[in-house]
Amino acid sequence: MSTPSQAEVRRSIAAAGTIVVKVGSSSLTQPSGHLDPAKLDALAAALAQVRLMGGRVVLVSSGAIAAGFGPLGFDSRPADVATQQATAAVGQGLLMARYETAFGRFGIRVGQILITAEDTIRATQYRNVQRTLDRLLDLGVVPIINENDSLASNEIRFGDNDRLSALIANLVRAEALVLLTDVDALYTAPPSQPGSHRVEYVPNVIDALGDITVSGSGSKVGTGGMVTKLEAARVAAVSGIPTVLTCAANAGPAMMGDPVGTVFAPVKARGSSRRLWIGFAAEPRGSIMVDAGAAKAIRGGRASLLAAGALEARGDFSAGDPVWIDDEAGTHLARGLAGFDSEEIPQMLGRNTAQLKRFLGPEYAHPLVHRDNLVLV
Ligand SMILES: Nc1ncnc2c1ncn2[C@@H]1O[C@H](COP(=O)(O)OP(=O)(O)O)[C@@H](O)[C@H]1O
Ligand SMILES: N[C@@H](CCC(=O)OP(=O)(O)O)C(=O)O
Repeated sequence: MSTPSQAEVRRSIAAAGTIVVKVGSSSLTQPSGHLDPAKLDALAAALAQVRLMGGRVVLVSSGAIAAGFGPLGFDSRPADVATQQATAAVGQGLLMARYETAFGRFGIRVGQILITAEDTIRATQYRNVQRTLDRLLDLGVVPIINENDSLASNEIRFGDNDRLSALIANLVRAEALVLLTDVDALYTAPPSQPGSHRVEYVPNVIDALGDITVSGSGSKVGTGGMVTKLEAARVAAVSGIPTVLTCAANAGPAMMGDPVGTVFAPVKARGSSRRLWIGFAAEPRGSIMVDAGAAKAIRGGRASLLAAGALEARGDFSAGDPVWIDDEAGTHLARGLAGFDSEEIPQMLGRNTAQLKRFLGPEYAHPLVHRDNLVLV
């Protein structure tokens, strides 16, 4: 794929029929960290313009914890997970009530979807989320998505919504991803550092990462900082989706293709959305080590991982969980969804399909990781 010019990428964003917009906590809050209704109203107005012109708009909104801690009587965002989860349970409802009113002024309905990394990596759940989002968009609704903070397990939560937004863009086959934050663009170094300057265009986010210094969140409420935003832009780019990153006040101009913020060109033509989801959705729960023959077959692409070529399963995982597939040196070859629980695998190791059927039964005569559920890394 040849690299498009900045103007071409901006034009493609302006022409996008389906657009995913992610807004961070820092863009929806006052300096104290409390939710700022005026900022939320301004964002809803900008998105409503796109929706009313026929665009399909998905909003990935953070802000549940920001919306919840004030009403619960806390002075600042809680630090421990249990209180954050309880605060999000209170704040999410308040946040949605604000959005309902804000979009309602334009006659637009909103629908809430809360997602955990855990329940979206399974094929059935993935299709379920996809079908619901497609239907909501067909109905003209603006889906508003957040991580299901109250239920997310600490080990595999997204934590920030940046990566989640890129996965959603992939899932709804969006033509543009818009990341709204509290800085107007990506800078060559954190904006507080003297001499840092705005990056207008990133033709290849994978190559560009080495030239830019990024740090975590600069605000009291944001989570991932620029690190997770670049990761989101990378996931979008390899999904064939352009990204624009800017501040919430620039949302309208950014979606119109005006020269604000930073744009990231897609680096690949669109791939299968489900495979990308497997590749990026969640941290693997364990690994399966394979012998040299299986490693070669996996590296060649299009091969399932058979028990005959597997040497060891590490970690505690269930069928359907993401796992690494490693060679004997421990190098990651691929990520995939395990076909069996980790405790079932030791008895299967090294056995061919006929042996699995004879000794363990026909339900074991299947790949440890099917090729449709496997992505090379
Ligand atoms: N190279 C960089 N360019 C721009 N911002 C950066 C950079 N490195 C770190 N940052 C910080 O990232 C912050 C945005 O991330 P974050 O606070 O997590 O926002 P959000 O709540 O929108 O997700 C900015 O306020 C800025 O301080
Ligand atoms: N899901 C959390 C988002 C956490 C968060 O702060 O994310 P972000 O502001 O996008 O870095 C919430 O709604 O409060």
